Amino acid sequence: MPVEEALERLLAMAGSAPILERERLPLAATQGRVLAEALISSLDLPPWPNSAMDGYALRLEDWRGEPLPVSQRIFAGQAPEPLQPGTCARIFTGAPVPAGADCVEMQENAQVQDDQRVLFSEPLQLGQNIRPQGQETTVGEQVLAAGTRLGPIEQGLAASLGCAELEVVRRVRVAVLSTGDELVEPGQPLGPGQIYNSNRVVLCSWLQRLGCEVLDAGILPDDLAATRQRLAELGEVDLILSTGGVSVGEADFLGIALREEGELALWKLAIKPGKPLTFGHFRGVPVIGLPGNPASTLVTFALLARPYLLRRQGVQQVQPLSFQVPAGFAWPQPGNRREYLRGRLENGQAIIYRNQSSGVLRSAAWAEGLVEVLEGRTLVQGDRVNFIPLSEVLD
Ligand SMILES: Nc1nc2c(c(=O)[nH]1)N[C@H]1C(S)=C(S)[C@@H](COP(=O)(O)OP(=O)(O)OC[C@H]3O[C@@H](n4cnc5c(N)ncnc54)[C@H](O)[C@@H]3O)O[C@H]1N2
Ligand code: MOO
Ligand SMILES: [Mg+2]
Repeated sequence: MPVEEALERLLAMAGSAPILERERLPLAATQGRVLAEALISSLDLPPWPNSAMDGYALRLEDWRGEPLPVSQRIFAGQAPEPLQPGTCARIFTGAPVPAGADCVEMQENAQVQDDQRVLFSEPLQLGQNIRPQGQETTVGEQVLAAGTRLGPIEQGLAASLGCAELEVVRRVRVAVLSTGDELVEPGQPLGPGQIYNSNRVVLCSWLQRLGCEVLDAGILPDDLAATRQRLAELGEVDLILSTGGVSVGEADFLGIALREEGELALWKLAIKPGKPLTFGHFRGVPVIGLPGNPASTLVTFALLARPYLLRRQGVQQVQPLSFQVPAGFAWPQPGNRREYLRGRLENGQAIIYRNQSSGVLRSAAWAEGLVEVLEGRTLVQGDRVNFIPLSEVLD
């Protein structure tokens, strides 16, 4: 199955799942969460015209080349009197422009005379240095759509509108399972044939960054009965996310368990690394089985599981941004799977890590992004390739 089709199916699966409940959270706790309802402005922003400069507010008509007396001083946080005709007001950045004034001149272009009257040296224009009421937003306007993911900028916008709390989609509950008899947790001694479990922490950290509630279900032995039992025991979760045990080996049981007690929607994807990516349902609970090789886990999580989780929360734009760059390497052998090479940008060209084995996680630690090589493609140096920055998929 081509990558696009698998993604479409996963997104359809996410879109047809029951809508997640919403919860109301203090603004500061909404980082990485998704808005459950549109954010509508209850204010004009700014609420009143204010000065963009430290200087003098005046009515343009009153300026005839004769110095003007200063009738009031207005600081940010004060409520000014209407401007007396024939005068100017001393004003500071962010202070409300008094009624009757229609321009502000910055103090660098003003001379205060001995009698404290002010002379302006440059031509003045109507509205200059005034930030009009409602220039950013007006009452009733939609500022953020439902389904927007909240980060520092969106939180700041909500704060500027006075929102102390926001209505967000509840966290997606994800059970993380690491399958493999060879796995040992870091901190334990390593026996013969054993390796440390790295996928567990990769997924748990990543899911947390994505705003998910993580149920770490530990290591699952390579055994069909144990697999069935553990999947059945996971309780109320929105997604079971596992690594390993999805290929064709005699110790790969996840696909079998799904076939027997649910439904297997995909198995064998035209992606490298990540071919045995599996998804389906186990007794009605969605399951995404990522391949166990650490770079395969990473690539399939970034490109398929992450979009699924975002769409599950109602996010429309789930695809990472990417851009075209010239390849700084050659690719003489066309592949029958779409490859995602761990690469970097150097002098405006994409270069790739020396070892692209799907078992080498270090390739991704070295990399700044994934370099996409389409199936059936060969490349000569200088051909354009798509580059997906890792920063686009890590949050
Ligand atoms: N005859 C075939 N063999 C394999 C095929 C195939 O098409 N025909 N596909 C290969 C590809 S491609 C991949 S990818 C792997 C995926 O296999 P599984 O998802 O079943 O994963 P495992 O066999 O359980 O493990 C693969 C590899 O990754 C290591 N691993 C697993 N979990 C972890 C973990 N949590 N932390 C660190 N490393 C982990 C595991 O020890 C294996 O080395 O199948 C190929 N085989
Ligand atoms: O898809 Mo596998 O990750 O190529 O080794
Ligand atoms: Mg296997």
